[in-house]
Amino acid sequence: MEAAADEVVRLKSASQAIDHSGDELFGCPLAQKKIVIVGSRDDGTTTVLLEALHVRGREVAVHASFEELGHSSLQSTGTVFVLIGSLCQDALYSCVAALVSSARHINVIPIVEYADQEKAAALLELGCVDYLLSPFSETQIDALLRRQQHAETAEESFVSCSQAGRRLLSMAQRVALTRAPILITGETGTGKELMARYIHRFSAGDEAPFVAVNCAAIPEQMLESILFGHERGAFTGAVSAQPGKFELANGGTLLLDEIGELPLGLQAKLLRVLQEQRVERLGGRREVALDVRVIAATNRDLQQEVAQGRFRADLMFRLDVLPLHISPLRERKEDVLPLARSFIRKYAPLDAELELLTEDACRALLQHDWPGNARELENTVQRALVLRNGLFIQPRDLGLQAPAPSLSARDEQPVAVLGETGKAALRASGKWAEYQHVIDTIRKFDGHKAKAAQSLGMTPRALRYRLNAMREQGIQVNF
Ligand SMILES: Nc1ncnc2c1ncn2[C@@H]1O[C@H](COP(=O)(O)OP(=O)(O)OP(=O)(O)O)[C@@H](O)[C@H]1O
Repeated sequence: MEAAADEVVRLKSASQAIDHSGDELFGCPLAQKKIVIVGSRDDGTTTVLLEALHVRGREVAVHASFEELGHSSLQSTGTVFVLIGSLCQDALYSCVAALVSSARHINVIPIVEYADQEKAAALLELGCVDYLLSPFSETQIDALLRRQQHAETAEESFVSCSQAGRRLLSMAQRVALTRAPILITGETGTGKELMARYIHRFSAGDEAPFVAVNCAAIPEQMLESILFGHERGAFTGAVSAQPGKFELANGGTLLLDEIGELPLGLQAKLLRVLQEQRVERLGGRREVALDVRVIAATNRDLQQEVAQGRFRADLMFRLDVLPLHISPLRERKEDVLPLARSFIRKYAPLDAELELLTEDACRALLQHDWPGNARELENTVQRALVLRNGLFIQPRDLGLQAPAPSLSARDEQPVAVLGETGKAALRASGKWAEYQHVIDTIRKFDGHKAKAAQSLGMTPRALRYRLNAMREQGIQVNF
């Protein structure tokens, strides 16, 4: 106890020392920040962690105690893994609290004994950005590093864990490298605008302008001047000259959302601007040269619109050079839980690293068809965070039906061989419901894996890999 109290005092002095330098690292991407491991344990945890971080190319320093963690090393540090096994609980809280509150730029990640995982919640409340349960595997370290990176870019990151989603992202990264127009199609709420922002950031970076126009939301008579700009006196009420959205997006990206709603008359003008890469304001005589990446988005079938005479074929061909289709959420169920968790991180950042979704909630989310796609899921999660009774989210908080009895209740449990600790670990990692869903789906199709894979939004090969991974984790899968 005395040693622990001593540790607190030493930590306090170390953290006071860095107090005034705390903000220097604000804004430095976490992925590039150095990692410091403080303390050590003789159960091999330190070595495993150190090796895993080295293998992942992270710069790591190890300090035996908080005392060593002085001013200079903290200045160049972004993440501190604290190995806290040697401290008693009270001392642990004091240490972490002092470190968190005095060095805001540091991401403190305590390593908590598996048996102590309830305490992890309290540590998060103190301001730790994450925690690692010991013993841990390399997969958990990967997940943790990913979570950190994700948290940083959460605002505009495009969550995609399903095969369809990953394919889409890699396509998007490739098309982002060109300057040709991109047409993003997909049902409402699938993330078309988010994808456009992703492509913009990927190709032009944060500095260049990103301008979005919703062609359906602007009255037809105003749309022309909003898109192309006007000179003073160009029409009644044009009291001053205004640049259009094309000019405002020069050097960056212009998103023409709901392009299917663009009136036919303006379609001809848009085609001309795209072909010539120049724009002339209404009432103007001077043309402005453009360097704008145009992304059009629609939830309509443009070919059908062309067939019905509502959309110009030549404009469609011009826009459709690089098509990207975002499939509806019901066809990429693997994205549902990662998306739900990303929305929890967005709306309840303080609780975010806990698995707030109960197993029933996960299964209810997976069983729902999400006609409103990611937007409906986002609204549902946001509402559930407000309505929940207590910390965890239940199906009723989501406004969803409690799921049908799980396979485990109907049949012999596929995870029976795991034992209680293994099951708890699976639950904690949030994988339990996903695995259950895979098994339920295969059962639903009477063991027909190709059909199950299609329903799960993955290829039969990916399903085979998934089942192998489940077997490796000790789950009895007899398909
Ligand atoms: N893959 C994703 N990852 C994270 N958030 C997403 C994802 N897809 C959609 N969202 C979120 O869902 C909401 C709706 O997305 P967005 O507005 O981009 O959809 P949209 O397809 O453009 O919709 P609409 O057709 O109605 O204009 C946004 O808040 C967006 O951030």
